[in-house]
Amino acid sequence: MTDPGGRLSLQPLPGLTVWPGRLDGEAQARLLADVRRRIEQAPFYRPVTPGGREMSVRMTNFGPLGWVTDQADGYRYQPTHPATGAPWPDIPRILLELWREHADPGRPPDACLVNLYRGDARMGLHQDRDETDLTAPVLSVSLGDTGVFRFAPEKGGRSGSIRLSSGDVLVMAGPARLCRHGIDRVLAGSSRLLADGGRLNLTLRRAG
Ligand SMILES: O=C(O)CCC(=O)C(=O)O
Ligand SMILES: [Fe+2]
Repeated sequence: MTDPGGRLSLQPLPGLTVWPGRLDGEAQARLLADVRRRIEQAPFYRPVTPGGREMSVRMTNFGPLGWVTDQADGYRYQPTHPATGAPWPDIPRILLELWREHADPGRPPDACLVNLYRGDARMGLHQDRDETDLTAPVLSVSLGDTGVFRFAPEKGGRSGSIRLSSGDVLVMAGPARLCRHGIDRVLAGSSRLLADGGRLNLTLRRAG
């Protein structure tokens, strides 16, 4: 499919749209520099599930609210970094522009979760449902090594998978807002964008 901007997109489920290569190499490098600057203030940490298990993905956040989890208080959004206590850095402008174009210009995001997948890190099938308004879309950008993204309809049915490469943008909206999804694995060495390898995923949401 092509969108009004003439851009190629794929729709593996109704409401689940991917724009392959939406960010070119130069835009990816600029976004990565924006991310690196913010990570100096808000370092990655290892989240712990409500069940007490360390997640394999490392996380940090940008924006007024950040998604966090620990054993004591479970999944939630909060305005400060759990290790440093500092407010999260702001959301890079290039991400806000992608949101305006591909998600919902009338309802800006207030949270950007940053996931870092290194080695065998993966993310099990889940729904994004910790947000107050579950009708606002979710938009994510992939940087670095390719991730194998698994998706399935909200209420059962067969799952499928697609590869998300560096620069790809994905939106879950409407009938796919609550689709089940996760990252089966990351293909090591598939990109040279991150000097130390691995995959970064930046997810914009309207949380509060
Ligand atoms: O890394 C990804 O592409 C998906 C991340 C995700 O689903 C999440 O953080 O909720
Ligand atoms: Fe998710």
